[in-house]
Amino acid sequence: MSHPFRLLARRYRRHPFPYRRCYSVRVPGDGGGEGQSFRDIRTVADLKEWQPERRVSDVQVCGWVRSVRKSSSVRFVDITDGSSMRPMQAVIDKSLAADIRPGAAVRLTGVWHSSASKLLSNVESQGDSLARRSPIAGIQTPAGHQPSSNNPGRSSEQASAASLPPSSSSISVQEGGASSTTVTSRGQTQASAMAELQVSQVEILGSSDPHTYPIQNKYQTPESLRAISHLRPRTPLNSTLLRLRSDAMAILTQFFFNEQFQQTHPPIITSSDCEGAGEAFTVKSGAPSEFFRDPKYLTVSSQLHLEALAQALGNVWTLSPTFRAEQSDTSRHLSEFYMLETEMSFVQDMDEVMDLAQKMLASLASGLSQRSAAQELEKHRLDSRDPAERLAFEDLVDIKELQQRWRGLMAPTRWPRVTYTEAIKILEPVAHMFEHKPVWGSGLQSEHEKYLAEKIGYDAASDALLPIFVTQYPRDIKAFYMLQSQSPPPQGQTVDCFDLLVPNLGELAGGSMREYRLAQLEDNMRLHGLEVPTHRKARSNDMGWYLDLRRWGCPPHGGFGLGFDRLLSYLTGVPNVRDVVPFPRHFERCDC
Ligand SMILES: NC(=O)C[C@H](N)C(=O)O
Repeated sequence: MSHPFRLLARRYRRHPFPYRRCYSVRVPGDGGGEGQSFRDIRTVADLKEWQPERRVSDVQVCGWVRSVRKSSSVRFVDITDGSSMRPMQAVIDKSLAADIRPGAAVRLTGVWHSSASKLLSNVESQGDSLARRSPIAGIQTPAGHQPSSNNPGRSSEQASAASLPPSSSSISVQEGGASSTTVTSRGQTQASAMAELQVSQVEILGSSDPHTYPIQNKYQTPESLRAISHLRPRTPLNSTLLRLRSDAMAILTQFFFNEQFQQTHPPIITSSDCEGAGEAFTVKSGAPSEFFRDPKYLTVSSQLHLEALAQALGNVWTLSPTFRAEQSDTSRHLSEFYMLETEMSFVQDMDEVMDLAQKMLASLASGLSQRSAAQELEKHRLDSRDPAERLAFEDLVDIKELQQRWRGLMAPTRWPRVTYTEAIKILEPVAHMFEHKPVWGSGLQSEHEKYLAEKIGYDAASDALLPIFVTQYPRDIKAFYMLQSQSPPPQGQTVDCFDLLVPNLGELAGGSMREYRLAQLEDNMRLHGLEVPTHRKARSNDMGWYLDLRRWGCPPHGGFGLGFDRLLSYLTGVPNVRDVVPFPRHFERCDC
C-alpha cells in the first residue's frame, strides 16, 4: 500500500498549484501550460542571456531607471532589477518617456530584441536565406505567438511591431550605442548587437526626482556611499556584492548539507561572554527592572551553544549574527557581523578540523566562480569602459592579487600549517619591520599575521596565495575552553588551537579542540579568572550549564568560527569590510 504522503505527492503533480509568478520580468507563455521554457525568464539577467532568434512581443520588465540618454526622438533608458551588474537597455519614444527619470520604479512593456534576433534580422535584410531555413516554433516563439500562416517567420505581434517607434539599431548606430563590429579570435569580423526592449507602454510605479536622488550615475566614493547605506544597494557594484553574499550563503548551506552537518539556530541573547574578552554588548529593555532578571548579552560567539547541540546531533554549523563591542575603528572590524561556526563531535585530531575549513573554503570559491555575481565582478573589471564603473573597480584590490587569492583558495594541496612557536621564529629576525616586537607569549599583531601570510602562503609554482594555519598558541593568551597541547614547546604551555591567516587581511577564522574533561576545564576557568560554579543552580547566570556538558557523555570535539564578512571582502577584493555588508555597524556608527 502506498504511503499517504506519496499519494498526496502524486495528486499534487497531477494538479499543480496555480501559482502566480512574482518576478520582475514576464515573457508571453509564462502562465503555465504551454511554453514552459519561458518560465525560466524571470529577471533582467535572464532576459539579457536569452537568445530567441526572433523578436518577442509583450515582454514586461519591472525595474529601476539607472540612467536616461536622449536623442532627438527616443530615450535610451538603462533599467535594472538588481539581477545583473549592468542594466538592460530600453528604447522609448520621447512622447512616452516624460516621467522616466533616474531612480524611478517602472513597468515597461514592449518587443524584446535579443542580440541574436537583431543579428538575424540584419542578415535577413541583406537577403540571406538563413532565416527561411530556421525553425521558428518551439523555443524561438512563445506559446500563443505562433507565426501566422500567411507570413512564415513572423508572428502577427512581430509584424505589428513594425509600427512601433523606429528600431533603435538604425538610431543607435548613429548614437554610437547599440551595434558594433568586433573581430573574433580567428580574425573574422562579426557583428554584435546590444539586446534591447522596444517599449510601447510605460507605467511609472514609483516616481523619482533626479534633482534630489542621492545616487548619481557617476562615480561615488565608498565613504560617501556609506553615509547612505539605505540607498547604496542601488549602485551596480554594491548590488553585485550583495548578490555574491547571497550566493555564498546558498553554497555554504549546500556544502554543509552534503557533508551531513545539521544547520542550527543558536541564541543571539546569551548569559555569558564566550570569549571572555569583555567585548559583549549588554541587552537592556526599556523597563527599569532587569527584563531577564540578570544581565544578558548579545552573543560574541555561538560556540558554547553549538557544543551543546553537537553533543546531541553530531556535526553542526550555523551562520549567525555576532556582536562585539570592540572599539577598533579599522577596515576589518564591525560591531555586528556574521560568523560561520561549526562544531564536530568525536574528533580527536585538529588536522580534521583544519581540513574541513579548507574543504569548505575551496568548495565556496569553486561554487562562486560558477555564479554570475563573481563572474561579473571579474569580467566587467577586465572589459569595463564606463568611467564610473572603472573608478569603482579601481577602489578594489588589484585583479592579479585577487586571482592569486582565488587560486590559493582552490589549490589542490594542503595549506601550510606552522605552529605559533615556529611563527615567532620566522618573525624575530625581521622584528625591525614591525611596530610591535614579536615575542613568545604575546598575541600576534595584525602586522605579524599579514607578514606571515604573505611569506609562508605565497606559492610561486602556482602563483597562488595560500591561506595559512598558525597553530598551538600559548595557553595564557587564548580562551578558557581550549584543550591543552600534548607536547608543548620549552617556552611554555600551549593549547590546540589555530588561526587561519590570509595576506592583507590577517585572521579569517579561528578554531580549536575543546577541553572536554570536567576537572581540566574547571582548572582552565580558574586560570582565566572565571568563576567556577560548585553546583548547578536553576536559572543562574553562571557557566554551570556549560560544565554540565562535561558531566554526561562529552566526547573529544572541536570546531572553528569564520568571519563571513571578512571572507567576502577577501574574495571580492573590497578593502573595507563595511562595504560588503548591507548596513554596517561599527564604533560610533549605526545609522539606520
Ligand atoms: N566557534 C569558534 O571556534 C569561534 C571562537 N569561539 C571565536 O570566537 O573565535
